[in-house]
Amino acid sequence: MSDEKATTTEAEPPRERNEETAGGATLSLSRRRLLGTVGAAGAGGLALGGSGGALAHSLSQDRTPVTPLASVGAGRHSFHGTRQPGIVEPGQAHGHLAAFDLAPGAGRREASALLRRWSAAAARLMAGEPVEGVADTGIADDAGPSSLTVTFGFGASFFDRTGLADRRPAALEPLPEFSADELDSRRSNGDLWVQICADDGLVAFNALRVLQRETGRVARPRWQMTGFNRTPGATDRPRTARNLMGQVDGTNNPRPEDDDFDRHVFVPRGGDRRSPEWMEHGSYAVVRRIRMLLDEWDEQSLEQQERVIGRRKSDGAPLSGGDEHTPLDLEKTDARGRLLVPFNAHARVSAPETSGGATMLRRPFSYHDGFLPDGAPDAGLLFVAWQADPQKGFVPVQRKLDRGDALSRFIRHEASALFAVPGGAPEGGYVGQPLLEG
Ligand SMILES: C=CC1=C(C)c2cc3[nH]c(cc4nc(cc5[nH]c(cc1n2)c(C)c5CCC(=O)O)C(CCC(=O)O)=C4C)c(C)c3C=C
Ligand SMILES: [Fe+2]
Repeated sequence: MSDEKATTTEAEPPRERNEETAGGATLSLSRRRLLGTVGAAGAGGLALGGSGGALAHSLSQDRTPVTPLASVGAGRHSFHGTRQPGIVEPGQAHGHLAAFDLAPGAGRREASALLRRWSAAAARLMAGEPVEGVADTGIADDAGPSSLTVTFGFGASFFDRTGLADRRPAALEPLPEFSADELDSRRSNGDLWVQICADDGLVAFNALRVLQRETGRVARPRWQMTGFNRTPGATDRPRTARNLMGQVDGTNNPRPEDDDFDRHVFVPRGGDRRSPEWMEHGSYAVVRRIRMLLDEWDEQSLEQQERVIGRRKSDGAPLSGGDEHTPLDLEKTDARGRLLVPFNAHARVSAPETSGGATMLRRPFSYHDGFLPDGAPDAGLLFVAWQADPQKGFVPVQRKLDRGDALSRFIRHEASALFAVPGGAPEGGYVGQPLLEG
């Protein structure tokens, strides 16, 4: 297992348990437990008579962590560890990405205190425990941890604001401009970044709200984006997610069990040429808000859509044949000599084989923020890509896509950010401590 941090999930991994739920076994167990609980409450209510209201009141006051009925609520990851959570775990159903800027007058000392408060709050939230003090308003009180992960990162501007410019990693150099960029600066970049992911929408929102309240006067929200994915257990078996264009998206992601996964995704122990030691076991997150022109996309025939990606829409199999996980055959032609995976197909242009081995771990969310004035959905992909160095992951691939990707006609890059995500915090420590106190 490449993830060195302790990741605890009760009894069985949530997806396995959800799979069972769809098959019936766990469902009937859950129903029995549910009925049992309702029955007990009902009996208790009868016996308690008029005191039922008082009991409910005292329960809501003592904030005892709940034992969730279902596997979705029970999924739990650990905040503390060598690496931060939210990178290698299976993608959750709900996500919030938020950037904050330090307030005028706030510097290294205030940032350090904020990261300490944030880390302490994140550890409790991820354990399914309420956060002490005024920050936690109880939005998630009835739910378990629901596989919550909270991840913190630093933007390039953070280092200037805190007098730490000489400790900024070379790998955090600004992303180059791409010809297709239509970036909104107000929704790009930021001093601090928080990624919140959970399988329950209230748990995810509660974490966002707590962390926002914990900023006090030290930092202000810069931008925030909300995304979603398929809910675990919604499918007959664990399946790769689909995006809002209907494509199976994530098939050729590197896997934690691959020999070179750590090298591609995480900064090695001690750092490297472009990442200082305080970044060891950390990673770099490229965040892009990419709107999909869904009305134009939906007008394309199935064959046209499949040729844009180079894979079948139904199951994600390459157009060169096989099933979803068959490697693309980039040379294979049809009887007329036409490449089966077209020369500008997204899967061909983004493949490591055609980009000098450039590799990243994609962990995106879909988003839908209502409709634009012309009636088109304001929807697309909150693209989050993880790598040990953006110059060996996102940048070379996006340079190629920018020049010749058939998908470009149907998408717009609207916002962009790059964050240095340090290694995880040990018990009693906080994320970024080696930078801020080193
Ligand atoms: C610069 C990096 C990438 C951007 C930006 C990007 C946007 C984007 N991608 C899809 C849909 C699919 N992408 C797929 C594969 C794929 N995409 C990238 C990189 C970027 N995509 C890579 C590195 C890969 C893997 C290539 C490989 O190794 O074969 C696929 C195919 C299935 C899969 O492997 O995941 C789809 C589908 C959209 C819709 C999008 C912007 C909105
Ligand atoms: Fe892609």
